[in-house]
Amino acid sequence: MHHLIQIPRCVVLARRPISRPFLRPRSNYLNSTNHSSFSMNFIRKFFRTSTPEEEMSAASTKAQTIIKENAVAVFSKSYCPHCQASKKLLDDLGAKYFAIELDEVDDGAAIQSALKEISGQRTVPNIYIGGKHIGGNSDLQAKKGELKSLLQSVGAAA
Ligand SMILES: N[C@@H](CCC(=O)N[C@@H](CS)C(=O)NCC(=O)O)C(=O)O
Repeated sequence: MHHLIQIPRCVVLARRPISRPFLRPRSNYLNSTNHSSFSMNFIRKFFRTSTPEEEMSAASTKAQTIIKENAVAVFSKSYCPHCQASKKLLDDLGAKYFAIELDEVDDGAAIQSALKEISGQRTVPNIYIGGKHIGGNSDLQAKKGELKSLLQSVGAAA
């Protein structure tokens, strides 16, 4: 009967890899900080601390920074034909410009509202050259004759 209680070698070997990986993730989970950053992200997502006023203020600051830090700033929407016409005119003149597509960023609606406060204009494109409000596409097209030298004067074209 001796052979009946013998555990086959393959069973002994198979047991080790099964039990070890099982213990490793559990102890890593308890010791690591991964679970705490996951919890913090969860809390941040579901208990947002910023108010609508704070979001508007941040959007206003962002819009003003974009206007100040770029020789040419175009607040645009990716599907807007007027915006495409403005960007094409600037491209044709070889201008360097910063464009933000308000329909593609999370704070786009807030930035659009902030622009209404800043310039009185809510539609896109909303164009600034050298920090000055130009207006929309029709305003930019109307400046065609003087646009190249205006772009050169702010360092946006050679
Ligand atoms: N006359 C304006 C027309 C601009 C316009 O109508 N833009 C549309 C988008 S194509 C707009 O801003 N619609 C309101 C919105 O998207 O919130 C111009 O030349 O820029």
